[in-house]
Amino acid sequence: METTTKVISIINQKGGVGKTTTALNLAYSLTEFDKRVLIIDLDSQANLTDTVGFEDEETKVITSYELLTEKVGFIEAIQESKLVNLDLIASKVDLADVEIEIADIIGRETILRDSIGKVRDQLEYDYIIIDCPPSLSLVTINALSASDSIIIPAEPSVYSISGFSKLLDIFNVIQEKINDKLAIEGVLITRVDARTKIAKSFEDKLRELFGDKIFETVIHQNVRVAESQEEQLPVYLHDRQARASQEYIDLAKELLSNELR
Ligand SMILES: Nc1ncnc2c1ncn2[C@@H]1O[C@H](COP(=O)(O)OP(=O)(O)OP(=O)(O)O)[C@@H](O)[C@H]1O
Ligand SMILES: [Mg+2]
Repeated sequence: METTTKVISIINQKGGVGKTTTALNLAYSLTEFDKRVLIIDLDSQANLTDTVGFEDEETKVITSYELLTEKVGFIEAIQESKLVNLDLIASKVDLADVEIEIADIIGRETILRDSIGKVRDQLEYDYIIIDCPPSLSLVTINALSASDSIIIPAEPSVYSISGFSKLLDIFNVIQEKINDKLAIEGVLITRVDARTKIAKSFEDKLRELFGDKIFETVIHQNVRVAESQEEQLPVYLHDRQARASQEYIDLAKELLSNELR
């Protein structure tokens, strides 16, 4: 039977807001609900690849760089991760050169979408989660063009609001010109300090921009997250009692229940 695969990009051009942490831990949490998940690492920093990929450099030879420069097809770029029900399209530093290499190609905005489209009926994933780089580059545009929806991790500070209008501008252009089914899954408030209340001005502004497209689940700043990254594991496998572990499970639950609405 053919699986319907939902593609979700984790996007915010602001650095360090928890994109990679969310991509990994949401993907992992979905596997706890028996979902099969593919992660695509589209960041040349390759943090995610380092966490779930294999140490062996050999397995990193085919990455999202080869995929976006059309040297390989989608299936060829997939490798197993060290976790069950979780596969990976890895990244490496070469990805930084993609922008220049594909700049003059016709259809450069939809290379990823086209490569998925060719094999969509062969894919047995419930979800494809894309970890975007901290920029609104051609690579990010490829992610948006290929996605059904986006999750926007955001830190609860008024400074984080300033980038949203640019992000929404790009979102609207892609939706209008390339991918009319693109939707906002939700804004995810991350790295919340347990000792301070989220500022009302921040919440008001978020509601103004995103209405009810804000996840009820928030992710708190939690030292177990940093520890789990040191150990190269999802936080749940490092300490399942940790607050962030439960919160990422809640996020997966919320995502799954949104789909039933
Ligand atoms: N809930 C959390 N609790 C504690 N630390 C966190 C949490 N979420 C993220 N971090 C830490 O914050 C840093 C940035 O997180 P992450 O790499 O996920 O952000 P990013 O948005 O992917 O960054 P970049 O834009 O550079 O790709 C990392 O060191 C990560 O360990
Ligand atoms: Mg990242």
